[in-house]
Amino acid sequence: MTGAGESLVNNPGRRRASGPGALGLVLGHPFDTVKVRLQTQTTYQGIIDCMVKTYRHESLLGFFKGMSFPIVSIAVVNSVLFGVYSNALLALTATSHQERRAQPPSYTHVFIAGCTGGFLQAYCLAPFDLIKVRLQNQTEPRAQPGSPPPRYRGPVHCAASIFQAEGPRGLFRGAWALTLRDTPTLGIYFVTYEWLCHQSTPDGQNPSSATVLVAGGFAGITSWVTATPLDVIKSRMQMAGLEQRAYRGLLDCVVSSVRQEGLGVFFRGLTINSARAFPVNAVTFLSYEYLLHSWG
Ligand SMILES: CN(C)C(=N)NCCC[C@H](N)C(=O)O
Repeated sequence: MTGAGESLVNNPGRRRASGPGALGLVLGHPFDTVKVRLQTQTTYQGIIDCMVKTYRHESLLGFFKGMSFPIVSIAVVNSVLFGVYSNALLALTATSHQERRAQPPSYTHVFIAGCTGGFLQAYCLAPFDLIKVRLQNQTEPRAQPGSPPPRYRGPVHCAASIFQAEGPRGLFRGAWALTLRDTPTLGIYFVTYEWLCHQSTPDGQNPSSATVLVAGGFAGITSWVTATPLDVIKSRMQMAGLEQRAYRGLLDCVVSSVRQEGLGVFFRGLTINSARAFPVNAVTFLSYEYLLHSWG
């Protein structure tokens, strides 16, 4: 691993960083499962209650439900996000990544490029995210003789069942809320990251690995804090039509959630998601910077 104070570009031998993104995802998935359950089910009293009940009924494996599609799709989704962001920034500023340290882009350009990346990645992410949320919400223990089987037998069966029942549009359930969640918050994500790197790096130099990790982690937290209200709505819309009530649209979901549970509903899962967001996004940005430098 690069020494904490070393600059990323000074370490040509350490440029393979595809693994950490997936590792971060695996380590962060149990937290994500608890977050999704807190947002969509009203049976839990809080984080600890959700963890204890999940462990008791489903064992440790319960926390890892729905993880396979995110693992398969993370490379594509992150490539779209970071690829569109980099290219949008290139188009807006006409400076390459190397030139950008000497001539930093304005935060308005960073924000617009981030929003563009967020908007386009939302459509790639939507079907994978829907299947993840549906599987994470299956609280049945692993198949035991005599016990009723869960509705979905796995990610492929889940995708096929939704496709059969609702056609291709069914796979995009909640996509509108996801787009509204990701477009502005990914602008915030990249602005926070660039701002924090700029604050702790001398002009014209590349940020150290430690700076990238800390800035990436805080960018993750800041963006998720702002994304949480629409994240709750998105998850509820993705679950609508199953055990939960069906909503007439996004606004109906907002209004009925607030009526039944108060304004606090918009902050469900915030604490556990922030704890997850720091390490996951720290390694995501470290991988991104390594890739940029290795491609030169
Ligand atoms: C607020 N949002 C939507 C984001 N910051 N998204 C980008 C980071 C995604 C990362 N895999 C994660 O799960 O945190």
